[in-house]
Amino acid sequence: MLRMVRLTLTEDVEAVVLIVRTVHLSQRPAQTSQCRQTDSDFIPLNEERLQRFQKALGFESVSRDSGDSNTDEIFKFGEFIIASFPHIHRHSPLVTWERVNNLSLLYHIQGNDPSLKPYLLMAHIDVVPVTNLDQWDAPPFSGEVKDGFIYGRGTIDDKNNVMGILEATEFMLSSNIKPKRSFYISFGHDEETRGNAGASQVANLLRQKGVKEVEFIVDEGMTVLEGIIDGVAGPVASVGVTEKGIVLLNLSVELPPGHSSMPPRETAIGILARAVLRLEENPHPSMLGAGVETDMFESLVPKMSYLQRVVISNIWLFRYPLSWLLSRKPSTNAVIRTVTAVTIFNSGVKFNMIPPLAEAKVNHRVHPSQTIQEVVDYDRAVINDPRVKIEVVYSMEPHPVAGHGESDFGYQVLRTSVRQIWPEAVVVPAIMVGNTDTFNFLNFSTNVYRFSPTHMFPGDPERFHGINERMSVKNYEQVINFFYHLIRNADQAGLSPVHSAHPDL
Ligand SMILES: CCCCCCCC/C=C\CCCCCCCC(=O)N[C@@H](Cc1c[nH]c2ccccc12)C(=O)O
Ligand SMILES: [Zn+2]
Ligand SMILES: [Zn+2]
Repeated sequence: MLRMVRLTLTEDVEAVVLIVRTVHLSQRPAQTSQCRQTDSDFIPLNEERLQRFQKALGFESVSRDSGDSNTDEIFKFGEFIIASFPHIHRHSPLVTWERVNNLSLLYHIQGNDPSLKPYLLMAHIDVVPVTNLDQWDAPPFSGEVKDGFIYGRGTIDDKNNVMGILEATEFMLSSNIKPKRSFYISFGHDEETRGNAGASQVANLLRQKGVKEVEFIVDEGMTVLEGIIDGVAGPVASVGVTEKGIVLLNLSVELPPGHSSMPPRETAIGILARAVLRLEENPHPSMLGAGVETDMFESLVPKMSYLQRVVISNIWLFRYPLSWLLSRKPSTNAVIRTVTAVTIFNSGVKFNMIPPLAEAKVNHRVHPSQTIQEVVDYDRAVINDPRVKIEVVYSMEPHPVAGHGESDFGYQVLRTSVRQIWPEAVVVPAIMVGNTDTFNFLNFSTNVYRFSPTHMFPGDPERFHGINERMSVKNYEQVINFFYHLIRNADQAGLSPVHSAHPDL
């Protein structure tokens, strides 16, 4: 089959690269052959690389809570990384690396053009705990391959990105390819518990080293979505150009205890349960039409039917029906509003005692068009009961919006790299619905992107922190090659969009 792929940092129609290849795709389904031109352009997922990923998945590098993690396993995973990538850790004079706070890792890869500002790639080596073990199709720390999928905690969050970045860098160094632009790699060890001992310490160390600014940052984030946005066919690479804020609330009701044989009309449990129900029944308003999600839907227009185009081009008119449609799925609902999750509910001392205290934790992810204060005020009004005390336990405002236009170099590097792996994909700016380690690095760059090259289909978003976390073997090969292309594409000088793609691509 003759395949032609045209790619550019500017517009598809003005493509710079023309790759003409004869490939029998039917015989080579597991390869990202679209982007392959010469041996140095493509990293095949051979047995050795696959086994390395499987071994990485074997470490139970679990973070449960701040200060409560499997530090032994996290350390051993670090040792495994150091032993497995010899060019990065021993042979190459271009690399300096160090452990940070014993468990995190920081790398600097020296480029040969000091006039180019370095960039930063991030990922994390810890994982969340496993639940519902009996419902997994393969053991969660086995890395077992079943029906073309690699199973395990960390396959999509976030050992895929850790190992993909390392494989790409190792390949580049072992092939004697020297980058022009320097880059840093940061692997935090406690992202799942907010990154205070890991990424935050890496950021401090970088500051101590005199690093003030990087060109752009890429961390885990939104993904390549297929069949997930209703009515949009084909892959959509959603790049988180901003990140939701977060506010954790403690709701509490205190009432005098007593004997259960003479109960008051209302108990602390009943009052708190009603408050929580009111929050669930009165979601925060849809912010559709106010921010990045509008840019996202407008960028999807090329993938839409005529009718959909009419709707998306007039979001101001169709805001309500569109919001209703998007609210039906948790994944799309998360993009258009501040969401509310009641995650902990505690009360009761003894079966025949009226409880003196009921407490609930509410976890809001705050839409970038709202502030923490607005969210708390809204909750107070909805609960409308002075007996329910509302305390802010932790909060972080939504992140600033990174540039996502034609002249935003980091975004265009990402866009080009995505299109080299998924030529049919549309790349759209999006809101990162979960939180990442990037808040520690916001002072280093305004160009912060949250993107994971994970190809997701309906049912896959639930695998994040869920049951049967997995990635197809083919997708893992795409992950490695995505990072490899990104590193090569970032070697184009300057910020102007008028650059040709890397000559080898
Ligand atoms: C129309 C578009 C549809 C969108 C569909 C979305 C599909 C799913 C794609 C991506 C989802 C990404 C969500 C995963 C979040 C990964 C990061 C994570 O798990 N973070 C944790 C822990 C955390 C990290 N930093 C902080 C800071 C403060 C609190 C918690 C954390 C988390 O978010 O809880
Ligand atoms: Zn993660
Ligand atoms: Zn996570």
